Amino acid sequence: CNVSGFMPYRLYTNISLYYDPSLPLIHPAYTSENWYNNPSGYGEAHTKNPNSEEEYDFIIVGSGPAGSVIANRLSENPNWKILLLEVGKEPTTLTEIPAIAYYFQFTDYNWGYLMEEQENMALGFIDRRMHWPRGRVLGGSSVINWMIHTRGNQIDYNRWAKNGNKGWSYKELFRYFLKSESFDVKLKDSGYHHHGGKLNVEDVAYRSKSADAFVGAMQEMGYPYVDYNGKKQYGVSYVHATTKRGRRCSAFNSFLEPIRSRANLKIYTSAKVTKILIDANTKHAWGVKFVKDRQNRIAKAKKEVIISAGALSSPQLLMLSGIGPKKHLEELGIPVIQNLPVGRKLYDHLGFFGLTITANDSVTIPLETALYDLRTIIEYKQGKGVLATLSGAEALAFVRTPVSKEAHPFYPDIELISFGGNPRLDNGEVYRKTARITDEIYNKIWRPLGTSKAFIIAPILLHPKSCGYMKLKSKNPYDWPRFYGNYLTDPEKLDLKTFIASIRFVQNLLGMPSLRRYNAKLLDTPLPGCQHYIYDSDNYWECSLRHLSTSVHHQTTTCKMGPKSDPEAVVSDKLKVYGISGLRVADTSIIPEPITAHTNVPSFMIGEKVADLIKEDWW
Ligand SMILES: Cc1cc2nc3c(=O)[nH]c(=O)nc-3n(C[C@H](O)[C@H](O)[C@H](O)COP(=O)(O)OP(=O)(O)OC[C@H]3O[C@@H](n4cnc5c(N)ncnc54)[C@H](O)[C@@H]3O)c2cc1C
Repeated sequence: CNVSGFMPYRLYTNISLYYDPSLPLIHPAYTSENWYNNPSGYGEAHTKNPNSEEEYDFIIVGSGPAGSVIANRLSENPNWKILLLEVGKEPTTLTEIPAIAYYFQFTDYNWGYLMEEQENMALGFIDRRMHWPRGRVLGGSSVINWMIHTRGNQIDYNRWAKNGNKGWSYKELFRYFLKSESFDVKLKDSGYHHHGGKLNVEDVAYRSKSADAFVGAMQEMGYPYVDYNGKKQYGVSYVHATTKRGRRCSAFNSFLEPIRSRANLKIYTSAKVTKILIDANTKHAWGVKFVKDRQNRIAKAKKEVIISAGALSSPQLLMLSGIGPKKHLEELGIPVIQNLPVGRKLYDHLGFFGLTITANDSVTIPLETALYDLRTIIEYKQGKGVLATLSGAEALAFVRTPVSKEAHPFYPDIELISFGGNPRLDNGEVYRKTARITDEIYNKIWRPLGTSKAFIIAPILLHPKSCGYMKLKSKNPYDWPRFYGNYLTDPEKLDLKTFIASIRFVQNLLGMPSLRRYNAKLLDTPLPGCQHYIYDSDNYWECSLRHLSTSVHHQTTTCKMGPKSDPEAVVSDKLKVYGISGLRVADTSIIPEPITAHTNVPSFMIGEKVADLIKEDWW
């Protein structure tokens, strides 16, 4: 990717001044739906020239990993005219600094969505609403994410194929994972990687003592050190980072910036698509309606419209355009063009951030001091130092708890992430606010801790049985959709049991020499709201999970891929929307079931795959 060469000090210092309201990026009211509905540059649109229309071969909506790859690959053909529409703006080079990724959740690079309140969940968060950030910037969520690079487990993709999605087995997708990547991680399985793709993957130059202790302890427990993007995923590793010389590689600087001079590619930023234009008689998608510079505009597609607006916006756009559950659309007064279960299923990975480990030494990432230390900028320029850390995520392990009912003995149901800090790390300024942790809990649990002697091991539930859904609030494209996570609601309580088993796993891990060396202990301050349970009982942990688990932002399945016989399917294995010609959806919304991966790389892969499917049809 094209990472920037030099970062002016002036820009850097802006970050430490992020409360300054004069900075263009920072919006203190970032979680206000009203603000997002009427940010500057949008609002009421006028149709100045209703006849002004543009025509392209392909129109792509959304520039996340999938949309950017598609724009790049399709515009390789100089005879095709491509339009890429993105509602967000171009990112600043500050977004390339891995350690401050969290800060951009407080800017207009984030949609700022909140999940609807769920009974008995998110009890430790402000207004009991979970934050569901999504990128709203050229490059999508890859510009604000944590940069953890994971392909997923081969079993995930083989299952997609087994369930009727032809061409989606791991063996068939392997070349697409390879195509994007340029793998620079030192320990790697030979034959599983490629060097020379657009997306760089490397080790993180800085590691805290807590990460070393976690990796050591996992190995002492019998888990192998693995290349989790290679042959075997099961085991432990330091994170592989989607960075180059310590700077973020996003969809923007990997796939768009290098090709923006292509004459056949038009990129509109600050352009919000409000409707897919579909002929109600022929059911053919012939273009899109969008708002740019406060003007309603229309773009026509001679060949196809491709929706890559992400797992929360692609379904919204389909429903606004008359593709969705008939009853729901009729209730909102949207003329139904195709009755499909859009948004009916929504899977997500839930992470538990309530396992704080205290140590007798300084073991964390010294982020608080680093942010104000000029030396760290010099190090950053050299591609090393604290600013290269992935917002605290340093090492991970894929494990299987005894609760798992999976046939394969090495198919993980839990990922453990070692975070080299705790919400107090940056003096409680930003980290804790991304999760919306209440003052009561922060003051009781984390404020009394120093910044350097407590870190977190967070279990992530990889294959939730519970699933949520989403629907529209109204037919106004500027209204937030309504998101329902429905976490931990499966009738057999397998999700809860798996989480509790993972907590027991971490407790055993703390007995291993590498962690014992630091006298590592689980912080046992009773969580406000759970004091009435016996500390460390299963009931206590269930209560904690209901307070402090939160989304790790891997929403999927809202436009599910599946064969025609699958009543939940919205798109075919060619990613074509059932019943509509000239229309595909390509992003994480098509992922049919939860995967053993963070979803950034799978989204790049989906982009690569669909670009080839489109070329097969039209080249
Ligand atoms: C805070 C955070 C941390 C994460 N950390 C990781 C990680 O470490 N590793 C990992 O693998 N994954 C991570 N993820 C998930 C990963 O980034 C996403 O799954 C991935 O980016 C999804 O890609 P996408 O192509 O589906 O869409 P997105 O990245 O969501 O992009 C969709 C784009 O479409 C645009 N758009 C939406 N609606 C419209 C419209 N109407 N008109 C025009 N444009 C529109 C959006 O503004 C956005 O830019 C994280 C996500 C978040 C939010």
